[in-house]
Amino acid sequence: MTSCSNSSPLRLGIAGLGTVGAGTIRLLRMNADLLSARAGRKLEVVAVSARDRTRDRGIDVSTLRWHENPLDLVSDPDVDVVVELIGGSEGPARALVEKALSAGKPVVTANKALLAVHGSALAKLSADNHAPLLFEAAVAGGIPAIKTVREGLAADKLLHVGGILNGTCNYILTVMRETGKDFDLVLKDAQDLGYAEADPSTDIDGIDAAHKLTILAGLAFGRPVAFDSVQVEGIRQIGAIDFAFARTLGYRIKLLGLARLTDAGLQARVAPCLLPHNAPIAQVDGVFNAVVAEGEFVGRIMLEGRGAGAGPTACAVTADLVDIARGHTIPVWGVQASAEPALRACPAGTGAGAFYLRLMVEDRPGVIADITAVLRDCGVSLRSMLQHPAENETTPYVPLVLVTHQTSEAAMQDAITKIDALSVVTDSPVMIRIETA
Ligand SMILES: NC(=O)c1ccc[n+]([C@@H]2O[C@H](COP(=O)([O-])OP(=O)(O)OC[C@H]3O[C@@H](n4cnc5c(N)ncnc54)[C@H](O)[C@@H]3O)[C@@H](O)[C@H]2O)c1
Ligand SMILES: N[C@@H](CCO)C(=O)O
Ligand code: NA
Repeated sequence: MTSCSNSSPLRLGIAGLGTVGAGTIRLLRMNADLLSARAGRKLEVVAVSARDRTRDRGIDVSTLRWHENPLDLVSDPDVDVVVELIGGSEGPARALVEKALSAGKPVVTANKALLAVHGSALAKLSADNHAPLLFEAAVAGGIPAIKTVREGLAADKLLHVGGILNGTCNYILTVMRETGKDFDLVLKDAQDLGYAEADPSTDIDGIDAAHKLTILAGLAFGRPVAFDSVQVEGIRQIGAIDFAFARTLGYRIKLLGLARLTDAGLQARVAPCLLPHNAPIAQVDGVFNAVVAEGEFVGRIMLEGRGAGAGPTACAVTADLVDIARGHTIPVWGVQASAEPALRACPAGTGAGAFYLRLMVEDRPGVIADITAVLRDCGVSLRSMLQHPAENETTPYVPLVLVTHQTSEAAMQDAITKIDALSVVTDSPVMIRIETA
């Protein structure tokens, strides 16, 4: 390793001193020597901004210049690079990134919501002002997902990209499978352990994973993807009973984000999926994330690691800073900015697949005939059917699971609407896609 102690330091202004901001300052301090050697110059935090100056973050920030308003980091002449670690697609985070790029200052951010919703406009600002915008921490935290897709796979035409992109959901689904507990109980445990937020909807309704998928798809296909066109389903509807059936059928349940470029256009969806229990991605458990991609030449790849937490996320933020210090930066989507509008994913109902459908039905003669008549009329072919016996004679309803052959999504949606309307079916049907991984 060579050290370039004569080069001037790269001076950083950090906005947001929460989990990621404080973690980044700690990492920059603990690894200062190796970072100088790798980057060829010192990485030096000179200024910070956060909401509460007095809060104990376990790091000393008293020697750093404090800006009450994060936007002042841009006009601070001692700040070479703005590091945005506030979060949120609007408000101060967006204003700060826009102001910094407009002023020609490089930006590093961990903000997936901002990139997913405004990535197209920010990429243009970055290109117009020759101001690099780096965001490795925004997708799958410490897993080098962005670098892998945008640089490592730059030679190949990618067919699909995605993975397990939300650690909170993966934790909840893993504990449900291992303990047989229901969703609400496991969510409460996850909140008590600090994995899930007090308002966990961004995670458990699939929105956080959809932000990350939107970014990954943009990198994989070289063009921004419209976030509002991505189909999103969360995990609230999955019950303990689905894990019992999945086990019997040889599957595991994972929340997957997958984007595929097909002849019909871009398919991009976050949804719970059944995966063969021995598939590599089905083995990724707990808070871990996995990023998968498939290219024409490279075949399939999978990376597994920690998608959140101070250490892994700080690692990704700091790797971007090393790239800036080295002068190694590339356009946001890996291609020179073009005037093409964002790519929109195909609407729901345009794809095909095999499906698991779990119903709660009355336990009496003719019920199966009613349901299979709907499937026949909708042109949906069954591969298998499972019914668990009622727990006792006083239980009027029993769970029934139908597994289909490959069928069009539109036919499946039609069948579900009609099955839901049958008087013998109680509760809304739960449909889970079957992926081969
Ligand atoms: N926590 C993780 O593991 C993780 C992983 C990957 C990406 N991210 C992303 O990193 C970013 C930061 O996440 P976090 O978990 O550190 O959040 P956090 O809530 O712990 O910290 C946010 C920080 O921003 C500051 N802040 C809020 N409003 C501000 C304002 N108006 N002016 C200045 N400072 C303000 C707060 O004071 C706090 O210091 C988010 O975009 C998040 O999505 C987080
Ligand atoms: N809330 C996210 C971590 C930040 O990306 C998750 O549970 O994976
Ligand atoms: Na990453």
